[in-house]
Amino acid sequence: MAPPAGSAAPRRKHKVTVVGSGNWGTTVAKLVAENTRIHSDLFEEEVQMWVYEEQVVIPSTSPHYDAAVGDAPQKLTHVINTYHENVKYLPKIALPSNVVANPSLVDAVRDASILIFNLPHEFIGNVCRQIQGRILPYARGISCIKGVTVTEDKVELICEYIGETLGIYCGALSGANIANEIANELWCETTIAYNTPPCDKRDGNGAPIDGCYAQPHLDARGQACKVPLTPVPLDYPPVSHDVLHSLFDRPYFTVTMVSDVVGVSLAGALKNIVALACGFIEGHGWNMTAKTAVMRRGMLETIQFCQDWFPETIREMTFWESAGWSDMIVSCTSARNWRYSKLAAERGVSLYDIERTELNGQKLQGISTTKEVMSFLRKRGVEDRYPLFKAVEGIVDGTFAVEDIPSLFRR
Ligand SMILES: NC(=O)c1ccc[n+]([C@@H]2O[C@H](COP(=O)([O-])OP(=O)(O)OC[C@H]3O[C@@H](n4cnc5c(N)ncnc54)[C@H](O)[C@@H]3O)[C@@H](O)[C@H]2O)c1
Ligand SMILES: O=P(O)(O)OC[C@H](O)CO
Repeated sequence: MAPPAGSAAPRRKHKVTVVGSGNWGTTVAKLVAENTRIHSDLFEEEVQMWVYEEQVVIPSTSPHYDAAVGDAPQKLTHVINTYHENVKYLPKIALPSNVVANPSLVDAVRDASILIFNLPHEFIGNVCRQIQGRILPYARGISCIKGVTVTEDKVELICEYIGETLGIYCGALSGANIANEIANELWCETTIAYNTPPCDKRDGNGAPIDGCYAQPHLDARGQACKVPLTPVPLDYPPVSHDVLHSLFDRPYFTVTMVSDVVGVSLAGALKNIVALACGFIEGHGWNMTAKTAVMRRGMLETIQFCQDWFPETIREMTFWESAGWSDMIVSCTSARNWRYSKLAAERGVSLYDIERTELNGQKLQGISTTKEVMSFLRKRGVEDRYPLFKAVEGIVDGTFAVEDIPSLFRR
């Protein structure tokens, strides 16, 4: 295949769309929209945000309450575009006016050259099916989703699943990131894993690098991708580590770019299982010493999982990035999976009940990730090599007691 024709000097700008508008989706739309304004040489200013449409009622205590509308339900997209606030999933945070909420998924992704996927992982299959063949063939993706997809024969990273389903390359963003803190511009770090496809590599003049173009891109397992990627046209700025850094890095959100998509994705997904364990432990009345033991065991099982199923590409140094130990610590001490599993243990009710009654539509990713990972391990008869993950599944299902966790590790 010949390299793409065209001038090496970029003329077009990237159109950025955020697919998803929950607590984290809206926060990422905010920070990215701040950057598209600053880097107007690289990006179109407007950022589309796909919103799973629903009706919301603005309470009379809200500054957005309109007496003429009263308690009548209104479309969430209308509320976001009118008041520049996602009153349901990110209340009390002003969004830049260049974030545009769009209830049509197909319309929101049309002509976007950078797609940011940010919604609970259980919905990604349906979303990808709807936009298959309806995006730019050379679009590039970043998945901010923490979870995995499990099919009959394999466990798949979300970014891998997105890439294969849509025929594009997709990297991953993950870190010790509590959406509400970042939305309030409290400083934190994150990790973006992006393995620039050979066909997108350019030299200092913006021209394709000799030979690179013809090389196949290697997937997360280190194997050549089955479907060749369509290169990003040369009249766009390259989708490089530098350009992605410009899109996501903020004074309150420090981005480190790496290439290990497996480590970043799996650390982000599996820590949610460990966070549930820590919540159950604390709700049971144990404290930091028990929790740090569980974090350590959980990290060992996470690294073992990566080595067992993605041995070709995993890099242990990734676990020292924000996506690794930092996310493990924050998730086990202050995030939702920890907070609500603690509440479930304190109240003696199931986690499903807590998700339904306390979360106002938000999702605990740890529940589905535990189920999916355990079904994958059980199918291969290796679930006993992952005693902590197995115990969490048992506690969620009510078949295992928190006080029996130490017995798992007795020799
Ligand atoms: N919230 C955080 O602090 C945080 C931080 C880092 C990463 N993450 C990860 O980001 C991802 C997104 O989480 P979030 O916190 O933004 O979500 P959330 O739990 O706040 O919101 C749920 C979202 O799902 C949408 N939804 C409900 N039903 C749907 C359907 N059938 N199809 C499509 N969408 C539907 C809702 O409209 C809402 O936008 C998750 O993988 C999470 O682990 C979250
Ligand atoms: O609130 P949680 O449990 O979904 O976790 C949020 C982030 O993943 C923490 O880094």
